[in-house]
Amino acid sequence: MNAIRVEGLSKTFAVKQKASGLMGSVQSLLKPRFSEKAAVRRIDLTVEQGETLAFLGPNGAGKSTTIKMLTGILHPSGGAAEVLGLCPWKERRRLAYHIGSVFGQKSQLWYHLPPLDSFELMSRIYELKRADYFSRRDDLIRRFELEPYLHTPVRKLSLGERMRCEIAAAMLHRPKIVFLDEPTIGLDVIVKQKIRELIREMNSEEGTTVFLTSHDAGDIEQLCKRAVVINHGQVILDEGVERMKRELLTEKTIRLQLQEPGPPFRFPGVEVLRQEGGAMELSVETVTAGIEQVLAHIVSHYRVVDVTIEDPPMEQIITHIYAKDSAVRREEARQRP
Ligand SMILES: Nc1ncnc2c1ncn2[C@@H]1O[C@H](COP(=O)(O)OP(=O)(O)OP(=O)(O)O)[C@@H](O)[C@H]1O
Repeated sequence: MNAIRVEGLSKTFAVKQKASGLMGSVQSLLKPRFSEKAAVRRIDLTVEQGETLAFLGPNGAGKSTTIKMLTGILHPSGGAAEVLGLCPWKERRRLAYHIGSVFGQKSQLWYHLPPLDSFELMSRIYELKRADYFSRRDDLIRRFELEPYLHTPVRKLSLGERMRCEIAAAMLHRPKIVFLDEPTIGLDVIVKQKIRELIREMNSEEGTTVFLTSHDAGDIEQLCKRAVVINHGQVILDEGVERMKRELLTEKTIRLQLQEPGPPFRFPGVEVLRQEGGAMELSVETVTAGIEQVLAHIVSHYRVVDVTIEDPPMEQIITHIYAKDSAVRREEARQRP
């Protein structure tokens, strides 16, 4: 059985138009005018049980709207979807027992309660058997290293501590699918890494299907096997992450702060964008120069105080996809008799 099956899924919002000023407010109150916003346009998608899918796109592409329809929060304007054999917006309550969701920008935990109390409440909502709940809870506390935060109100936790609690809470009822909307947003490198490891573990040990949106290419590379890219509500690419990495994620930027200025940087496949005093910015063509080799070269030649590695922005990846797509279409047209 497919974990998720989507056919022609669409969502159009009616957006109220309002002219500026007091007259505009009065007019929109008495005679409201609406315009249509097509957020998702006829998406087709199939996800197998146990798959790890990255659902990508720039801001406003329609990712959250799609997740909201797949979790039953929103009714679509058209099309059909089945999640674990259920229609999400018609059988939302039944589906809730089998899926988990984490929205990086919005907490699912009770803000004024400590995580332990949220876990307890959730165990009641999901009607978990007491013995199952205790063993699952304790296992998650151990894996996610939550012991020090269990009794602190969620509002007093750091973002990284809270996110670990959020993901643990979403996994409490052993969901078959987790929807993760920007689970690592705003986190530092170490916490991001920990969260990725935990999600990977859940996928490999429990076969949990992962449906992930992220602007962080690191999440995609390290967590997902397949990537679906949407833009303006339409799927523009559906392929393996390995291939995507080879063809689209071929450039990384390394920013360095050195203890003291060093010799001019030279390495095949690396372009020096800036080298001024102790600051250095490098663009790495990863097909030619492996990032590990470049870092090893840096560490052996310079005294590094701070280092960050950035992936190309999503907008740049989308531009590449369109460029590639139109090149393929031109080639097809050229070969047509
Ligand atoms: N409730 C709503 N009413 C009107 N328009 C909406 C509503 N929700 C979303 N939209 C619009 O639909 C489009 C898609 O929004 P959505 O939140 O799904 O994008 P997204 O890909 O998740 O973006 P981001 O990466 O910024 O979170 C946007 O243009 C947005 O303004």
